[in-house]
This record gives sequence, C-alpha cells and structure tokens, in this order.
Amino acid sequence: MVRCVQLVMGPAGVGKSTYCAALQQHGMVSRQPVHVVNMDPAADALAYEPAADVRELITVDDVSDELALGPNGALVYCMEYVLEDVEWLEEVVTSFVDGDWVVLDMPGQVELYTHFECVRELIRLMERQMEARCCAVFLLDASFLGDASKFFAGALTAMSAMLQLGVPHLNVLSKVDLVKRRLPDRGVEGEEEPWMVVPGEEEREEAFEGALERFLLPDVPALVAELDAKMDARFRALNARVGALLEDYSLVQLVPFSSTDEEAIADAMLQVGMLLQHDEEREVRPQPEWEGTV
Ligand SMILES: Nc1nc2c(ncn2[C@@H]2O[C@H](COP(=O)(O)OP(=O)(O)OP(=O)(O)O)[C@@H](O)[C@H]2O)c(=O)[nH]1
Repeated sequence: MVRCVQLVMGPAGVGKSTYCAALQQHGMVSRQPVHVVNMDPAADALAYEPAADVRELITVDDVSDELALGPNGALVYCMEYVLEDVEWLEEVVTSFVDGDWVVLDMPGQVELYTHFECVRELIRLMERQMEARCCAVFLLDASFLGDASKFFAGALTAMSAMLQLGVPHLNVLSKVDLVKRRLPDRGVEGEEEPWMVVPGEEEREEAFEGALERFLLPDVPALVAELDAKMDARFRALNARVGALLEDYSLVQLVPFSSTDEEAIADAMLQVGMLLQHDEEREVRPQPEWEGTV
C-alpha cells in the first residue's frame, strides 16, 4: 500500500491553497481521489474542503498566547509539535487508500523548507512509518518574476528547498494568467521586447507564450547580462557563477499553472503523477548516517 503525498510549498500568498483547491476539484472530475490536508496552523479561511486540518491539533494563536512567541517562532514550534505528536499525521495519512493522492497545503514560511529540520523529518517519517511516497511541489509566483534578480532569487530559494528536503521536486510557476493580463494592449514604440508589440488577440497569445518562455526556457546569459547592467561591476563574477548554477538547475522542470485554466491544472496533475510514477521503483530512501532519528 503506497500513498502519494505531495507537499505544496512556497512563499506566503504564492497560491498554494488555490493550487490545492484546483487539484481537489480536478481530481473529482478526473476520478483521481485527492485529499487536501491543511498543514498551516496559522491559516484563516481555506479555499477547499480539507480532509484533515492541523488546526485540530494546534494553532499558532494557541502557541503565541501561551509561550509569548512571535509569529515565526510560534509556527516553527507548531511544526515541531506535529513532528513530536506524529500520531495525528499518521492517522490522517494512513486513512487513505492505495493510489489516493494526499496533498499537504504547507505554511508560507520558506525557512521551514530551506533551513529548519522539521519538514525534512516529517517527510522521512511519512516514508518510513506511513508507507508514503513524498514529492515536493514548490510554487513560484509568475507575477514577481518580472526581472532577472527576482527570477534568480526565486529559483535559488526553490533549489535550497530541493537540496534540503531531498525528495522528487517540481517547480510550478503560479498565476501565469496574470502575466497575460499585464501585457499591454498596444505596442510601445521603441521597446525591444517582442511581447511589447501586440496589436491583436493572436499576437497577444504569441506575446504571452514569449513572455512565459523567458522563464520556462530561460536564456541565462541574457538574464546575467540584465543583472550585470544594474549591479556594481564587482558582482559580475558572482552573477556569472549564479547563472552557471541555474543553467544546470533549469533542467528541473518549471510547470506553468493558473487556477483559471483547466488545461494547466490537468497538466500540473500529469506532471506530478509522472514525478511520482518515475519515483515508484525507487527503494525508500536510506537514512544517511549523519541524519539523526526522531
Ligand atoms: N489570478 C490568479 N490569482 C491567483 C491564482 N492562484 C492564487 N491566486 C490569488 O492569490 C492570492 C493568494 O492565494 P492563496 O492560494 O491564498 O495563496 P497561499 O500561498 O495559500 O497563501 P498563504 O496561505 O498566505 O501562504 C489569492 O487572492 C488568490 O485568489 C492564479 O492562478 N491566478
């Protein structure tokens, strides 16, 4: 019996809950059971009907009041609490049947995935004790990736999470419909970017594809040149190295997603399915010697 668990992560407001809701709805239509679990102890309203909710166990408000912790400290405390009181998660995950998808809507504090141990430990426990096969879905907001420095910052953060968590990883470019909406109706004279010259709907579609391609198939030397142009010359060697790193990293797929586009939702589900399937024959990850046990 193997449960497929995807951890949906990324910065606050990137669209994690909306992605989870879209998957849940699409799952109903495509007959792929998708159970969304809210793992954010600070969540307000949810965009989906949760199969389980971590707030049944603990909330950030409980912790901040009782232990006088700030919002970040309280959140880390909550996640460590989930890890210690792991029976709650075990009961949730093991209640689903083989082939079902369990989607964990994770909190928006990126340090949880890049610095702290708790999420990594949770993954190890799910894989060892709950017969789960985990993958990470990291969302990057397309509307913030408008320039080279934001693109590099987002890609490096996603890469840090990939290295820290050590599970199959998919980057999803969220809110791509906003890229389209922000395209100008008319061309701007003198602008070099091809997507700025857009007289009609067909050209607009082409322009959208062009704008998206910049992130999906990034021209890294051009992005490095853009960085060089606005930063002090002493950063050039660093920019070149970061660019070279991302040239390798761009081999990791970036899947365009919009909650308003059925085709994009179906494609994201397909990509995650392929990621999990590809991972199916792999033995459960051995525990590295340096890793402690919980
Ligand atoms: N246009 C558009 N808006 C979106 C999309 N996905 C999310 N949003 C909007 O972005 C805002 C934040 O979305 P959420 O799904 O709540 O983001 P989140 O990452 O769960 O946020 P936190 O729980 O605060 O970390 C909401 O207003 C959504 O309606 C999308 O694909 N297209």
